[in-house]
Amino acid sequence: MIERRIPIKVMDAVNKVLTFSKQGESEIIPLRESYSRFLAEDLVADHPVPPFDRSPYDGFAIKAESSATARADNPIEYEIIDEIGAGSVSEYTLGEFEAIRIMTGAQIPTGCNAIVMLELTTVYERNGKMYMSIKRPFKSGDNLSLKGEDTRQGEILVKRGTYITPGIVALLATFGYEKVTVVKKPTLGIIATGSELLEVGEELIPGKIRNSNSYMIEAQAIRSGAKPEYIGKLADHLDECYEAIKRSIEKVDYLITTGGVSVGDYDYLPEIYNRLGATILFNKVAMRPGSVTTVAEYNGKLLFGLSGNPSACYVGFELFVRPIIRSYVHSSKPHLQKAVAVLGKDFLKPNPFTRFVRGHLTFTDGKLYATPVGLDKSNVVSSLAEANVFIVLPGGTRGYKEGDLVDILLLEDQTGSDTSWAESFK
Ligand SMILES: Nc1nc2c(c(=O)[nH]1)N[C@H]1C(S)=C(S)[C@@H](COP(=O)(O)OP(=O)(O)OC[C@H]3O[C@@H](n4cnc5c(N)ncnc54)[C@H](O)[C@@H]3O)O[C@H]1N2
Ligand code: MOO
Ligand SMILES: [Mg+2]
Repeated sequence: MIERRIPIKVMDAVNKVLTFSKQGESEIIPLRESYSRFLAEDLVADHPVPPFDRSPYDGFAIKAESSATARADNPIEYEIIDEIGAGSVSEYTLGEFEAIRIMTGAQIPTGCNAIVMLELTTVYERNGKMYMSIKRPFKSGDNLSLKGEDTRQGEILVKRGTYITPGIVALLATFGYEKVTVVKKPTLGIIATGSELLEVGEELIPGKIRNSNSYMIEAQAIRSGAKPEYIGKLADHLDECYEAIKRSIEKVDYLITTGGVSVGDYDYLPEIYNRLGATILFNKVAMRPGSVTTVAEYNGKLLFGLSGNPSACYVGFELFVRPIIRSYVHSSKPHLQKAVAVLGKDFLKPNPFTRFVRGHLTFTDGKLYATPVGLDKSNVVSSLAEANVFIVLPGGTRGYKEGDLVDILLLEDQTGSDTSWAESFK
């Protein structure tokens, strides 16, 4: 008899998976490799930035007080006593009516309290000495880039669990982090099941298709912050699949399979979970595509049984695998970022289940538009190429019209969100 599965709500399914969140250990890597990893320690400013008062312009360092009476008809003259570029420090102490020629980034000399831009000065020579004059007064503090104005010593600049952007790489370099403590990537084993599957390099023959899911999952794993390990593709053979899954789960942090989770004669995953004695968290979710997505727990590890249908597999990964990976790398924002967009095209199918329509996001006149792409069918692969958002259409609704406001989940966003988007789809 065919097993009857009870669908659970998407939010409940996401929450069930997240109850198994665990946090990975840290590792130390070279700064150059830190981009796109997650910080395992707070990034603290161990010195002020800039570390000394410096000139923000190419110009002259002066004592502002001496310029008080400078006017167009009363230029004030300064003797140029030294010249410094960035990286050099003047040994002189500025006196009244003395100036030091200084370049952007150079430490300001002792006695200086204002910088005059080169463009506002006239420079000349008299009796073998160099002078400059100015025709307007300056105040103490004019044009100074003060020590600590960028960051103060002891400040937490970036919290642990933050995704390392190019800007954070710059901060790490600023504070001398040749090595960076990041969270180890979780290993994600991937097995594709299906007797119809050919490898990518193989010629098509009747009844067979190329395995695309495992490659897609590898890329999704990388995007989410995990380290994919392709274990291989297996024919629909119960014992072989069982052995491979049992063996593989020991070697990875999470195991993903695609295919074989539905009710077909050769859909062996349900029987494999049973043989393993794994606890099924759910095996049917009130969503489309990906309703057959199954998640099971075995010896403290999660097995994600994603659908064989490419679109369903893709959705299953983003909704259930991505947040667990983000939690593992200590992200305080493990959830997909939700936004509201204008629907770019009619979507008239009524929705008994919450639907995750693959969409393409564009920005026109400052507004977000999300347009469904390709055929909205679970077994379609071509729509995935353009998809950069899911358009979330709640269950129990009629169709949607172009121009309606819809919720979207951003797939290319790396920051994430600290609140679960699923909370709004109770
Ligand atoms: N009687 C029923 N039939 C089906 C049901 C149902 O409730 N009752 N659910 C349908 C839904 S919804 C989905 S989704 C699929 C899920 O199927 P499986 O997860 O069991 O996956 P398979 O049967 O192995 O394959 C489905 C489909 O996907 C292709 N596939 C599989 N692996 C790959 C791969 N690595 N790369 C590319 N394509 C792959 C496979 O050839 C099949 O066409 O079940 C429905 N049926
Ligand atoms: O799980 Mo199936 O993908 O709902 O379409
Ligand atoms: Mg099947």
